[in-house]
Amino acid sequence: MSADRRLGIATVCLSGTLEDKLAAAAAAGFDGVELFENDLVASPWSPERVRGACADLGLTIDLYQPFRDFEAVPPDVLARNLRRAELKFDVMRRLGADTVLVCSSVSPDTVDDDELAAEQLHALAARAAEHGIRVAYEALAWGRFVNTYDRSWRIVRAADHPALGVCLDSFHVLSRDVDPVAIRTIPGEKVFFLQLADAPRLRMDVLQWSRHHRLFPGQGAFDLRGFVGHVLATGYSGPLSLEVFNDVFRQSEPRAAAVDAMRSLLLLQEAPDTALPLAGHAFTELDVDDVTAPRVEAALTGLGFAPSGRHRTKPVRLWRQGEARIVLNHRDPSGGGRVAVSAVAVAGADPAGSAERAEAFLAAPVGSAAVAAPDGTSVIFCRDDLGWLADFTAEEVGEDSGAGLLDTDHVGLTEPFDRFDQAALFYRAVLGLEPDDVAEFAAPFGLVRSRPVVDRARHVRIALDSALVRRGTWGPDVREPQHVAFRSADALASARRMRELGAPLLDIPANYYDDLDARLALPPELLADLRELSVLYDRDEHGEFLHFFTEVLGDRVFFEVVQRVGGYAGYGAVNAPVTMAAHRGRRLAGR
Ligand SMILES: O=C(O)c1ccc(O)c(O)c1
Ligand SMILES: [Mg+2]
Repeated sequence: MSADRRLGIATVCLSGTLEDKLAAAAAAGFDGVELFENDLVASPWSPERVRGACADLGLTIDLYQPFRDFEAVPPDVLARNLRRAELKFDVMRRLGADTVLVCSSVSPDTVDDDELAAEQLHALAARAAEHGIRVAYEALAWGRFVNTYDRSWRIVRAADHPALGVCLDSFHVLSRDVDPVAIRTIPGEKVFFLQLADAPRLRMDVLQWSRHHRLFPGQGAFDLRGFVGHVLATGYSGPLSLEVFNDVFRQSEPRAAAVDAMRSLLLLQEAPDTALPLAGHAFTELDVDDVTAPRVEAALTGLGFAPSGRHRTKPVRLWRQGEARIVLNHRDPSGGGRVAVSAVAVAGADPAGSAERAEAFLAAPVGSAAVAAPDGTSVIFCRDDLGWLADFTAEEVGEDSGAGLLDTDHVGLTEPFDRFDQAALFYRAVLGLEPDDVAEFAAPFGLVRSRPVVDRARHVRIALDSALVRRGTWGPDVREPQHVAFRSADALASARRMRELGAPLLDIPANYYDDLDARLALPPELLADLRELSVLYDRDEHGEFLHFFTEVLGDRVFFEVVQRVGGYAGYGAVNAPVTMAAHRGRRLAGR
């Protein structure tokens, strides 16, 4: 894809007044906007003033939209519709906009007659042409009769007017079971506009799906890359423009949302698999304070970690077991009982290159080779040769306590509910991680959605969780939990040893094991061991998963130990409600 292609965004994607939306679009580097009519109607600015503001911001108005319910109607309705169109053409002249979007009709006045639709759209295009305006006809997926792109194209072809073309919207095409490959048969000069939106796969009414659940490309389940490939193969040379109706984005701070939007288009234009390979988790950094540090250190000791170095310039200590590393940062000694994951450090062959890529994807730099994730966590890029250890003075490490941890399996982060989709896109763009399937489960304090992101080699995994709706505040004493999961080759042996070492492990209720027995009929000895050691279990078609947890340290962080047997690729989401309930009232360092 060409890097100099114009990028646009529909004002409907962003929150605020028209003024807020235009400022946010410009600040994020967009070249143009689709002006959504409602935004203009509600604006105190005249069309001339909007035109001037856009020009000042370096934005063009690439599309005026939408014009609805025009075609295939009786003569008296047509006359009214043409009058309506003339008045809009005048507004467009004042705006300096030269393309109008006409959605396929949903009106009860419309009849099922493509010939009539073509004839009336021809008439509309002829009027538009007199004003130097082009008409882009878009098949809404819920259009009364015209609801597929191929049908809209047949009508446009039959209408045969140079000022009439199609608007292709990825949502309307990909939400329907019509093969998008025939887009390639449309001549590029007849594709007047391209609107892009992703969406999760949902089984629901398509209008509701479109109006509430669209996402920026890369956040959902659609093959946007393939879709854009088809459209560009026609020779289409107009902008890539986002049109995302989304309940959350509608109320999100528009400047941050516009940056996410831009990131999605940058990622879409990038060739696949260009992220630099990652070797694994280098370390995870936790912020601790005077209250929590002793408790976290005691927990790490119980898990078999040993202190192995102090940072030469910062109040930071490194704890290690095998290739599993935790860095405790005492930056705020009087934190008030706080523990939080402050940084996820990944190892790779070219940290500077990774940081450069992250910044190209609009991630805010933090220091030299680190960027800030949307939730404020730092992502640090380290060399995989452990050269960064030179920043630490070595501490005498005692004998290995035999708890069996190998390395870090994943880091679990809970995102604020209105930042969840952005977080997945961030890690996708910045680290080249790919989202796994979404899991949803009913946790004690609300529905939780879980979407891990992982690199192709499965060296770096980040498990993103979020409440499905704004998190309730009545009960939970574990807020927005975060965890670090370490890998063991033998979870039962690790659990046994860690109990001897005094690790603050989480007890799992007997009911869980009764149910496990009923569901999976595990060998009795295995079930007895799991029960005795409070180890949870899951399996899928690839393998098995054994895992157990510490209690919560501070008000949100806990540790997990996992054993993956065979190719088990998940995170034991089925067990999450049980652990979440067990964590209730089980904090070690209360506030
Ligand atoms: O939901 C709608 O009405 C609507 C309007 C304009 C569009 O381009 C679209 O895709 C949907
Ligand atoms: Mg559209």
